[in-house]
Amino acid sequence: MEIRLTSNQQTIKENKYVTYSYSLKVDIMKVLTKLGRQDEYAFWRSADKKNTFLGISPLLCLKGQNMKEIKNFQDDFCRQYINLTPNIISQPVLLGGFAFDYNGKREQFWQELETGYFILPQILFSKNKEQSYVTLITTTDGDVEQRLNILKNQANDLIVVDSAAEQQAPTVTIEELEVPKWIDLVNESIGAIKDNKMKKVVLDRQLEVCTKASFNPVLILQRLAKHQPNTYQFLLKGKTRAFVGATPERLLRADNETFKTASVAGSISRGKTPAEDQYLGQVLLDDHKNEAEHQVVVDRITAIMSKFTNNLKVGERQLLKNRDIQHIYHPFSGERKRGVSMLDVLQELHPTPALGGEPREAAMTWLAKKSIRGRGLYGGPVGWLGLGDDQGEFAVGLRSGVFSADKGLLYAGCGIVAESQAEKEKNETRLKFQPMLRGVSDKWIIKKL
Ligand SMILES: C=C(O[C@H]1C=CC=C(C(=O)O)[C@@H]1O)C(=O)O
Repeated sequence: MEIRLTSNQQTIKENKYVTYSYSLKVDIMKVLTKLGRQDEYAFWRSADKKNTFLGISPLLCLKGQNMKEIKNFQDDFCRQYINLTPNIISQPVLLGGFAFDYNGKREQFWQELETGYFILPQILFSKNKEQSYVTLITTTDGDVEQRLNILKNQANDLIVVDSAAEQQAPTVTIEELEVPKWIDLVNESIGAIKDNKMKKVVLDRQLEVCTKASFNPVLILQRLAKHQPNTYQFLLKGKTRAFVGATPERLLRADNETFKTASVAGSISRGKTPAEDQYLGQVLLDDHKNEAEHQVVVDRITAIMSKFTNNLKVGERQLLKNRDIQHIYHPFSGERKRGVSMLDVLQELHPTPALGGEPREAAMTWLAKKSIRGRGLYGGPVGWLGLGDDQGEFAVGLRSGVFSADKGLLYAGCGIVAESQAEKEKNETRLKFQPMLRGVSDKWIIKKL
């Protein structure tokens, strides 16, 4: 059925953007497989599967923008749009990720994604637990009705399911980069912590994956979704680079009444049997070094969330388990104080000491100066931001990597505290590469480990 607008033309033209949404049965993962190699788009799904988004055909790509700039965009959009749907059923959103540190070390390989990447999609597929929707977003100049109908047809073409042949993952060469240098940095950081320059710093390292065939980011995402079902899954696809990951860590969820966050820090592998798994979980919970590493995160999050919420509830200390790793974890939830925006809170929360360190400034300065490579979007907030209501959710962009057609850089980090030992931290980061490695392929040629 064609879209027929009933609103007065004058009212439409008083705004800058229009949105139009309708419900539609759609398998968002299948739509992804129809998108081209050059296309720019963004996919994001929450760990509880309550929200899935796929935004395509960007009306705008916002690159290199910090939280203040994205907040300004959100405010401007909110003031200048009109919803033409008879009943509002789904709001427009921005999808994307912030850079880990806008003043941090640079890493060229990230290209167009390096300093933050958000899209305002013209076609937004969204799904909550029950239903899926399409939201069309366009500008108010020219023939709005015609443009909305073109977008609707484009969306309809994409939802037609055809039985594409199952894709094979390519054979991949892997190499851990600059390990001796990184070990030196761990030792130097332990020294700085013992000298009271800081309490904790999270160091990251990289593993390079290369293929003679080509990487398909959608296939990587599908494999991650299969192997890491209880994680936030995301794919930000620029023209030449794709940022893909499956992270266990919520940074901030905002609905109209509540803010929710989590502390996730302290890690150990999963056991091969239920008994071994339980044993390892207990070892983690009882371990002094991991406890110290985690408590720093809890203290900071408690201090920040107390400022922005009433009745802050800190859930019980528990284990968060995924296929390869288990972590110490606390959920946090509080009532939103009036007048506090989602990005106000995000600005203070990021990076928590699970990704930056403590004190924040000292750790960030250390990382900017000493890191072997820049992080790009790794460790930054990745998610969606409502442009109608100030709602949204951001996860921490870890267990992730950035890919060109034939090369990928996977990232893994670990919290360094006074009791850390470099060799153990190397092994912990090796474990944290595992989820992405499973996503990339199962056919490996190991160059250097
Ligand atoms: C920095 C990473 O993990 C963080 C999240 C959970 C546990 C962590 C840890 O035990 O060190 C890290 O703080 C990563 O996976 O790249």
